[in-house]
Amino acid sequence: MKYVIGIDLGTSSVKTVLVNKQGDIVGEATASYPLIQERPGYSEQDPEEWVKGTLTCLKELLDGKQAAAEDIEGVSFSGQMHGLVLLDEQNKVLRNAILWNDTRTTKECREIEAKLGDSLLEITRNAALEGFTLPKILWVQKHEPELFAKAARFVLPKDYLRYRMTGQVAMEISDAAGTLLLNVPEGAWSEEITAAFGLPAGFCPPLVGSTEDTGTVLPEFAQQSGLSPNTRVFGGGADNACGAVGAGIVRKGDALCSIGTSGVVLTYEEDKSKDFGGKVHFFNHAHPGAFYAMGVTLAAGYSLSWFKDSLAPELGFNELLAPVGSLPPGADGLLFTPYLVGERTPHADSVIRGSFIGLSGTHRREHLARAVMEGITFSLAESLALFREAGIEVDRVISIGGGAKNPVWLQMQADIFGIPVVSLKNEQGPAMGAAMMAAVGSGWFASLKDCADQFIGYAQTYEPVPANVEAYSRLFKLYQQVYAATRSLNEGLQEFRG
Ligand SMILES: Nc1ncnc2c1ncn2[C@@H]1O[C@H](COP(=O)(O)OP(=O)(O)O)[C@@H](O)[C@H]1O
Ligand SMILES: O=C(CO)[C@@H](O)[C@H](O)COP(=O)(O)O
Repeated sequence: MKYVIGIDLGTSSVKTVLVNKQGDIVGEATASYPLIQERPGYSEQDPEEWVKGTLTCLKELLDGKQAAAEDIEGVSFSGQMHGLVLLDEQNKVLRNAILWNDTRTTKECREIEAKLGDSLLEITRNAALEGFTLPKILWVQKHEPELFAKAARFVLPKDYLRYRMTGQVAMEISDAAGTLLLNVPEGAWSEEITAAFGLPAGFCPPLVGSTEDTGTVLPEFAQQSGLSPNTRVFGGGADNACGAVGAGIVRKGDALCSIGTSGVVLTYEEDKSKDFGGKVHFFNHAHPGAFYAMGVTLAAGYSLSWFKDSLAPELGFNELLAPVGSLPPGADGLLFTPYLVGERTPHADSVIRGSFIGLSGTHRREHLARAVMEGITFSLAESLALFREAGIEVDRVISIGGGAKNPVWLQMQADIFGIPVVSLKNEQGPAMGAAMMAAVGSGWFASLKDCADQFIGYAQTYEPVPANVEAYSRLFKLYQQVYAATRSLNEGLQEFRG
């Protein structure tokens, strides 16, 4: 039997899966690593921790005896996006990686907008956000000039891991899309942008595709991990591209709704001229020549966890949510906005905070819980509305993440989105997408589409209920007014925040 390994390099941990030719997960291992938060808004990690965590997982997978090292044909990656890893001429790491959730770069974002003007959206198809890589590069250029003078190139987290495994420096394209240095429609580095910010020649490494062969495992890494030096290593993808592949979002008409700590709605897109005016992210997909548009709700599952931890820490999610299904849409006149940590889509706003609107003495904990679930789903529906406004037709939504564990929430998604919502049989998230890239790279399938047909199984379809769709369309209009109505109140409250 032959196998592939998918490695998902996340923000809090690395997860590895061992997958056979039928798409069954036969082994799994995870290892966590810390965030370094020296000042408010800072979020860094030591890249060496990623390597150590991955070695721990690989050793555990290979010690499990499900597979011999020689039977592992390929390895590939999913990675947390946008994180800046600066390398010197000898490819030594110059400082801790600055991660996607580090928000120190507001000034640099404004500088990028001022310097590039309309070209920013034309070339990168994305707005300048603190999380993206170019603002982080400019921050180091400005605040750590001596260190920056030693920087020969940069890579992203999973590309650094691949470098350590193979000795070859490269950047994979779906991840490069989140740097603000890539001409996204053309799939090539933008010379206009690198020149505008005085970045040295060769600062942006060669680009590779998701299923592209990037070499074999270095003998030293093979010895440390238990992998065979003959195993081939493939490009991999950004975590959201891998999440989409792992949920089978490889065809027009399908959208993904992922409710984890944050929430994501994304659609598969082949038309590179689709214009979202920077309101949603537009990135290159792992499938060659394809793209995806993506909206992000920062506090999706986090809003429900916050609610549970604050008001019912003794209950599990299933117990807390059990009475929610018998309440009507709108939780008897209660709305919630999930802006607990600010928002990204459709309001890129770090000042806004959440609210309950319409609280009355008759509301009980289950009303609040239902309102929280509905508010999270309305926020995700705002991203879907932006896709529809841009002319994208979405036929169905594949739902994944913690939010897909609850049937009431899945039905609510169908009723709020107004289209069928489908859950997956054996959901494994981005690690599975990474394994699929290794499977295609190893020649098991001709394309990610063919691999998805074999590896992905659907569990249940939730059809929208017309009466609920009608009620939710009226509630959604009210929900959409809450942002503007509470914006200046939140500005006033800012000075009182702890
Ligand atoms: N049984 C459940 N029912 C409904 N929601 C759940 C359940 N379990 C977890 N969740 C939600 O999913 C979130 C975690 O999802 P998960 O995909 O594990 O997140 P992440 O990988 O981003 O940490 C929680 O914050 C919670 O809101
Ligand atoms: O910033 C983005 C996408 O734009 C995030 O999706 C990061 O890529 C986070 O990854 P996790 O480790 O939280 O999955």
